[in-house]
Amino acid sequence: MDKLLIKASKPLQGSVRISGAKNAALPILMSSILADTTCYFDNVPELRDINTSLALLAELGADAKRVSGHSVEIDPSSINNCNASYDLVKTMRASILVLGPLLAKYGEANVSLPGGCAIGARPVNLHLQGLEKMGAKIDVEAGYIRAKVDGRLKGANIFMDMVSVGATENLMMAACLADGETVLENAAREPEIVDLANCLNAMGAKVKHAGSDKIRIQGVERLQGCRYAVLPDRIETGTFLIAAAVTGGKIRCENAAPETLDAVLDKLVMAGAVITTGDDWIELDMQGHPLTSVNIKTAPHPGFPTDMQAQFVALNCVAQGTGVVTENIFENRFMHVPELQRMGAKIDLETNSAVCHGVSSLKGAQVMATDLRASASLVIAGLVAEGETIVDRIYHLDRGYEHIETKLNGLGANIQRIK
Ligand SMILES: CC(=O)N[C@H]1[C@@H](OP(=O)(O)OP(=O)(O)OC[C@H]2O[C@@H](n3ccc(=O)[nH]c3=O)[C@H](O)[C@@H]2O)O[C@H](CO)[C@@H](O)[C@@H]1O
Ligand SMILES: C=C(OP(=O)(O)O)C(=O)O
Repeated sequence: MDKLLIKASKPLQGSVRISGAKNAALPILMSSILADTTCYFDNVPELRDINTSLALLAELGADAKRVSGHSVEIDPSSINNCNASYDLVKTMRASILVLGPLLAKYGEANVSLPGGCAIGARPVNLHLQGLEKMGAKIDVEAGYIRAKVDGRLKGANIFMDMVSVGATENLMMAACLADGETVLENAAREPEIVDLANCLNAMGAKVKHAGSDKIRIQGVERLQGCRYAVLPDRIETGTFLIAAAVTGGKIRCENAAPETLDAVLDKLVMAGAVITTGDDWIELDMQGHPLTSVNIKTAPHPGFPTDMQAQFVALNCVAQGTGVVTENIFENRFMHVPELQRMGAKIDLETNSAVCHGVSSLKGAQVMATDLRASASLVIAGLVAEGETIVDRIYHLDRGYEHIETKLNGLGANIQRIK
């Protein structure tokens, strides 16, 4: 199993190209199921989750392939199977996003339940209740969601009693081919939802007000393939900015989307960074500025993203003062804390808050990656720890960060992938 060997880094310097967003690319790939003809997607990151999605679409019968580095071509016209098997679904929760499109286009879907995972139980009740409201009959048996509808799904008014990114995406995709209008209330407002809506509209869908908490979708009979480029990854961007901040460096993220990162950039400024932005770039300068702890409370967009929580815990570990990080989205998303403690971090866990007391230095250690963003926080800590840090189980990182060690080394880090 691959590991990362990280040596203490000098201040990061230079520029790094941000990849397409994993969390936008995944639903966008799944949306191709709805189209009659070939979809061409650009700025698709090279990630394990993207390969899993292509394998899943191929299992359904689509002709799904990467045609060059960041471009993917999916011809859905050969789909002849509506079963998403446990073997693929268990490796990637976003597989649940085939449910809405398969049901809307083919009238049936059998999708393995994704199960619990490291960061929390992550139930799918909102996805199922919304589809039932649109006329689907759903049974959950033997670990599979078995969904059917006679004819087309029917447009419906759906109020989701929690804000869910995945449920909003699944229901928005299903509603595109439903008969009549669907209104999604208390919808998630993440930039990735807007990106998916833009892609669906490029296929001929009629989705309005994505990015607000009330999305209106007028169903159409057919959708066609399109060409669409995925939004830049705001979480990858934020992760690199923090890596530069903790090393006291100065970096520029190119091909970024600053407008998607307001909450994160505000916290970086509070931590002492000088941030400058342009249309598609963000520069962070931490040279000569002391790093100060920040308080964080995660919340649905436009609040502070849970996917940046672990990285800010790492920042607080080496900042001046005490910062309290409160996780409000997932019930078990502090698995990085014991690993950071092994590196000398002073953190007290109090229910859903991590109280981080900054220390002047961390010590390199052998640590275990437990989930995607927890892994990123260990890499950040490794950059500033004395000596060597070995991060084990980095398959989590490869799920969501494209060539992370190559990109960080391009900024002056010293990271090796070892067996
Ligand atoms: C591929 C992708 O885009 N993943 C992102 C997506 O995950 P995902 O879409 O799975 O996360 P959700 O927004 O659905 O989850 C938010 C909260 O709602 C709960 N919930 C969700 C659905 C449901 O039917 N019932 C229910 O109770 C979840 O357990 C969680 O506590 O949004 C999360 C929250 O921003 C991010 O951390 C993930 O990176
Ligand atoms: C939790 C994440 O992803 P997923 O929903 O794919 O598990 C993440 O991107 O941080």
